[in-house]
Amino acid sequence: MNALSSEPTLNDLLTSRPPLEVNARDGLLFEGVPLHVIAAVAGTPCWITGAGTLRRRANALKAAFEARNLPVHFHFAMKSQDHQATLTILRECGYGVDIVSGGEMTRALHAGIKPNGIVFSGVGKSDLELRAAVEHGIRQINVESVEELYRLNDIAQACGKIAPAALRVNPDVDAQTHDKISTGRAGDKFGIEHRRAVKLYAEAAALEHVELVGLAVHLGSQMLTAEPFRQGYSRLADMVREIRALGHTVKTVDCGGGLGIRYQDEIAPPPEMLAGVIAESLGDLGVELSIEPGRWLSAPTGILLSRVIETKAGNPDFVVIDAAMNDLARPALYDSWHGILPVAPAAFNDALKPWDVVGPVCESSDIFAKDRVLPASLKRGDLVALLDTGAYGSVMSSTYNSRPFAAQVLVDNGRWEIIRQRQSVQDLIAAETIPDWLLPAHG
Ligand SMILES: Cc1ncc(COP(=O)(O)O)c(C=O)c1O
Ligand SMILES: N[C@@H](CCCC[NH3+])C(=O)O
Repeated sequence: MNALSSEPTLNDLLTSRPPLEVNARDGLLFEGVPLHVIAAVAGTPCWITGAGTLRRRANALKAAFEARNLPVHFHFAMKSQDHQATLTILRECGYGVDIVSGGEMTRALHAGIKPNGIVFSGVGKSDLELRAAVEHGIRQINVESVEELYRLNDIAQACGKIAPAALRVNPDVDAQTHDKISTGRAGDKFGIEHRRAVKLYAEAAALEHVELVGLAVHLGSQMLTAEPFRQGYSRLADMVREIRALGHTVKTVDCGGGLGIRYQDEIAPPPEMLAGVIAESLGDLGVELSIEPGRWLSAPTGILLSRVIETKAGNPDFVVIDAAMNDLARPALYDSWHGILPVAPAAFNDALKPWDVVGPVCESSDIFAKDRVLPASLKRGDLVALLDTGAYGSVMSSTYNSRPFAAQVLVDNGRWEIIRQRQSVQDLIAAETIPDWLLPAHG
């Protein structure tokens, strides 16, 4: 702990994140690459993804289930990080994807994910998106309403196909996480109310162009305790038994994502907890199981690298950095906490003081950290690294305040490359047109 606050120290942050290290010449390195080198070439702000870290986590998650002898399909929730390089790495680790839009389906197919490795969840799938899913023959469409089920049947009929579908159930379980990332409580917009789902499943068996393969659930995100998982999965297990008792087939259960990580000082459960709960709740049903992890895989693989534009003395003292809420929206949206480390070698031995770390966007909520204990010596031009920004980071960026999308870099155990060029303001302007009648030359 910090002498000046109850938050983790710089050293705590550093030592609990193994791909990060400091050396006396280069300061902070990520997977062996000095961050100051990346900043000099790619500029700031800049997203950095650690390929080695992603592979390690992907394999560790699989190992947790293998240790239980529990065969599971792994579908990465690509809404958390959707770069082609990320998808390629995970494909090579044997992962499919969970998608929420036609755009994500196109990205996944482009990265070589086979249709059989794609599951489509989402509360508002357009006709076009459903048609594309049916035409491509993806593994499973998780239907979120009665209306969607009948619409899917019509669309599949028009395509001359039979669509494999699961009912996404809203089990009315409180995921005990942030209100804005809870998805499985009664009244949340996601899924079909569990009391209606069994009856609907039976009704849907009569549909000619939908094959109901099973049930799906996703309770929420950044979940840190076993109990809500247990409640949600036991509810699903009961439903599977009821549906079977009515004479219908249930082949698959999709357990969703939600496993949380340590951002600050949370006690985050290991993936073995999730494997254990799934094994105990659903392991003896003889169904094909799948999970849809996003954050657990991708959050710790990411850094947002930023440069100090100015320090502003006052009460409080501000550090204004060149990343902002348009880049990383999570602190402004959910008051989320991200570790911040200096990059310069000397900074790790400096005296410390509290700073408010803010971005340049014209919103009072453009604050990354309040009273954050960082080197007192921070000054214009210094680099800082915002940690655990690999999930729901770059994918949630906007161009608010005409701030173009930041560059992206992949580091891979000593190697690195720019994997998305920084967008320019000219790119933004080029996508806009002015109607003729607004131009002075107009008739
Ligand atoms: C249907 C579905 N599956 C999986 C996920 C991934 O969640 P997480 O990133 O918390 O693992 C989400 C996002 O919350 C989701 O909506
Ligand atoms: N965007 C949220 C997670 C939402 C998960 C999708 N349902 C976050 O950054 O924590």
